[in-house]
Amino acid sequence: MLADLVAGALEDAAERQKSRGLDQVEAAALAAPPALDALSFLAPADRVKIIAEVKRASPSRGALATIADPAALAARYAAGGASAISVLTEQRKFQGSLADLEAVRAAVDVPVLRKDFIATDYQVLEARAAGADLVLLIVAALDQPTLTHLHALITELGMTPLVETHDAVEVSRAVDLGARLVGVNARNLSTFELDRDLFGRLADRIPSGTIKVAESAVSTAGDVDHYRSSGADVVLVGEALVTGDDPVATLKEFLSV
Ligand SMILES: O=P(O)(O)OC[C@@H](O)[C@@H](O)c1c[nH]c2ccccc12
Repeated sequence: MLADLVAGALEDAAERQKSRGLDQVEAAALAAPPALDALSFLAPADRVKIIAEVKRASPSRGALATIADPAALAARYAAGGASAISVLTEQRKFQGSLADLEAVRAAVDVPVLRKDFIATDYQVLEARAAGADLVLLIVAALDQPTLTHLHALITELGMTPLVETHDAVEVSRAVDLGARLVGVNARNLSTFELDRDLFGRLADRIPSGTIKVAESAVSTAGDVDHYRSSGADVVLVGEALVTGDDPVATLKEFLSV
């Protein structure tokens, strides 16, 4: 369940905070090289754009892939034409880490997203200190004051929030924030059910001028085409890339729709 994922991520962050305090992480965040302007990399274009994800496992699918070298995988994603790289940093169910994010950051010139269950300033500062350019905010996991606060903090640090939604109420909450980058996750993070048509049903509620991201459930180029024809500017793909033999070829195929 989403609440358990958030609680676990917060426990892990509290553990890290014992050895690296808030002040230290804040200093590292402020000293890091500036974030890339993710909005320009992801701006709507005459072709679909892809955020390619480094994902070892998930609570719904279990182990997906042995990724010994996340930096090498991310470099292949970039070579295949990915406009940004998503790195799962959640440890318990996704087997990720901030070390993965740091390694990816050093290997590519495109923006890097910290994909985790973010609910505190500490986690946002850690993301920036590790070199993240984008941070995921899951609307369903946060009350509106916290969402507003974290959205502002991410922006102040020069990063771009990717605001993830799963229903019409969440989309209006994202719009109220003034979010420039809004995602619709086909997977319900409480039941793990997939709905490939959800993006198409919600897309019209996202104002023009906002970059629209369709997240999850892409296994074929036909799925990318489906999202694109429903109005997606960007598609976020994980499993299909980590489980296939040739991510460069898969990305090229997906980008040609
Ligand atoms: O592996 P998929 O179905 O291509 O999905 C990727 C990505 O959308 C998914 O990992 C994801 C979307 N939102 C999340 C929030 C937390 C963890 C993971 C996710």
